[in-house]
Amino acid sequence: MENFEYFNKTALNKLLILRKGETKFGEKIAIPSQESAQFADFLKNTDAKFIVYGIKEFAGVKANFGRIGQKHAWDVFLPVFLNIQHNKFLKAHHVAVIGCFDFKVYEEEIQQLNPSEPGQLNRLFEIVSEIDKEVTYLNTLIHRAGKKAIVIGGGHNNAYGNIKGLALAKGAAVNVVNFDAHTDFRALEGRHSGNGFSYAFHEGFLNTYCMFGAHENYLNKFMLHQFKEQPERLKLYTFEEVKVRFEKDFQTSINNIQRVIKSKPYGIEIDVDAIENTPSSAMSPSGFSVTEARQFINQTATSSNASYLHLCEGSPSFSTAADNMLGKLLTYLTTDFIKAQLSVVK
Ligand SMILES: N=CN[C@@H](CCC(=O)O)C(=O)O
Repeated sequence: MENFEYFNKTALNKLLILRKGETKFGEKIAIPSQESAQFADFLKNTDAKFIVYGIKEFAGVKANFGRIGQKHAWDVFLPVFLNIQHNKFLKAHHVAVIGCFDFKVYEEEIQQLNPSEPGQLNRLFEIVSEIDKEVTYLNTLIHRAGKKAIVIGGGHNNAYGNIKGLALAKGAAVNVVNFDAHTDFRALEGRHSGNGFSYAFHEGFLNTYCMFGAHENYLNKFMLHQFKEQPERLKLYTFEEVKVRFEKDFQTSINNIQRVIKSKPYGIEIDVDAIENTPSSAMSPSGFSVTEARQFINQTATSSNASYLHLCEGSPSFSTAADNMLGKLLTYLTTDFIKAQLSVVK
């Protein structure tokens, strides 16, 4: 965890905006008291069930020929999240904010690397694999401690570390539902943001993968072949089937997915590019509404086997709106997950 920055009281106080007569979420959350040495103890001892952390990196998107931003989702999420109300609908003592990975050590190098040059692309793949190791390790710690992870940001390459970390902690392959405009089930050609799920699947960490909302315009032959060949373990609901042609009902599809995934520990992956006009590398004018995304999380998170939420690919750099619009979106999705979970886990 050499690239992890632990959250602390000083950083918290800088972000909290206090109001007389109100209690802000940040006033009641748990934070690690010390640096890394005591971190495993913190996880073991904290009463908080939900461990929130960020990932600041653009390597995976760049290695996938995507547009990279300058600003990270974590930095716009945190000030909003800490300043929501602590109230009867959600009590902050359920939550610990532990900090974020900041892979700035690679930042300059990533800026220089050209993915169109094979040697330089390989270096990007290597950097993504290094990031994978650290993300996997932290997720393993969180799940071994019996906690739920809420992971904000980074490219969708980090799904791999989320899945592997959960699978290693549980000692078995896990399930995933991915709410996304893209399957991220590209070929095993070196690690990047477009193949986190295919790597996890082929390496045996991912048992059943439910893909919800993929845009048909972006499904390549390799992906379609994989989904066709293994229909028991790879399930595809396209955006057009559900929202354009009404061949599949939104609610029934979610129920069917929930039935399939909940037999094992599972993760909920949300790529914000599936939400219409949301600032992200592959943002799109077509997609689900914010409310549909919230409903999706609310419904897929109502099982004790729901083990993590990952909100990825968001970057305020691609927005003309105020930064805190993305921060608010990520905060709503996070609190929806926690509330749904609290209805089924204690
Ligand atoms: N995580 C995103 N993956 C998409 C990116 C698409 C794009 O950049 O346009 C994919 O590989 O298809």
